[in-house]
Amino acid sequence: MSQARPPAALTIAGSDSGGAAGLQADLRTFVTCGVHGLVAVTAVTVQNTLGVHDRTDIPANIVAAQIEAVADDMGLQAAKTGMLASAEIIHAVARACDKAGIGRDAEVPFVVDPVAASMHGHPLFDEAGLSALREELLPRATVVTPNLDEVRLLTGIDVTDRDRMREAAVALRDLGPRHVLVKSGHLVEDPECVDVLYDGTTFTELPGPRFATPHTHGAGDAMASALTAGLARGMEMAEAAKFGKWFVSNAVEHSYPMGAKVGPVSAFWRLAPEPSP
Ligand SMILES: Nc1ncnc2c1ncn2[C@@H]1O[C@H](COP(=O)(O)OP(=O)(O)OP(=O)(O)O)[C@@H](O)[C@H]1O
Ligand SMILES: Cc1ncc(COP(=O)(O)O)c(N)n1
Repeated sequence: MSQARPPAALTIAGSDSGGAAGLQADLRTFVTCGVHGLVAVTAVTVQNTLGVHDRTDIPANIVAAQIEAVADDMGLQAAKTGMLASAEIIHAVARACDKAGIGRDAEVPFVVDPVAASMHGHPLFDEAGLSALREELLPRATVVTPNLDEVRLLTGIDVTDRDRMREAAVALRDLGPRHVLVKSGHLVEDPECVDVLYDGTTFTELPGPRFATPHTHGAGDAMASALTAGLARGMEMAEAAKFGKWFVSNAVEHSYPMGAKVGPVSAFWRLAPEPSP
């Protein structure tokens, strides 16, 4: 017996062989949030809890073709980016998204997670990629979701407290996105973990506890993909951002050790009890 069609969301992202971040985190988050996941793979990384050891990028025309193929045939209600690997891939993604009706002022909302480096500090694109991100993707974004390192790269602002987060959100919005969500994970001196959403008029705080765990690999992807799932399900931006924060807070609380260094955040907390045969 066939079921009703679930909402669908597209991730345009790289593969993490460790399964903590990248498209693996996005697909896991989508399914646990009731959304069918579509994928345009941008790169394959050789990655574990120690870092990114090697990678190969997918040809830009194949990245664009994946976006067009799923948009044409299957339809989607939201899209997000993760690792985009190079300026050439960013140009191709921008063009493909325009064709597919994905973007700031288009039918399908576009969540741009400006992933610049892995949490181990390994760059996931270069200087040309940063300019392309700033010039081509931020003006197309319904929301951009930087961490504090990405805020510094994009605006030059060194965020040291919550007031500076608001200042950074204003500077980022001047680069063109409709909404800005500044993530607070790196503000380690703050006893809470309060992300900030800005729509050009109003700042909305997304409060949450700061959990004392070293295992936060994939937290950024989990936040942005839960927000994307919320949008795909028809939520307004502030509601989707709160949903994303709630999802990632639980994911960090239930994170687990695996490998020699930083373990993954969890999506297991959201799965139903094991089904009986
Ligand atoms: N220790 C923590 N406790 C609770 N929430 C956290 C913690 N660390 C990060 N978060 C939340 O996780 C999300 C990601 O935040 P962060 O600023 O670390 O982004 P990121 O650097 O892109 O993530 P990562 O590199 O870990 O994948 C945010 O919503 C943030 O509030
Ligand atoms: C393929 C891929 N995409 C994104 C990240 C960023 O995630 P994190 O900041 O948790 O390392 C990553 N490490 N690998």
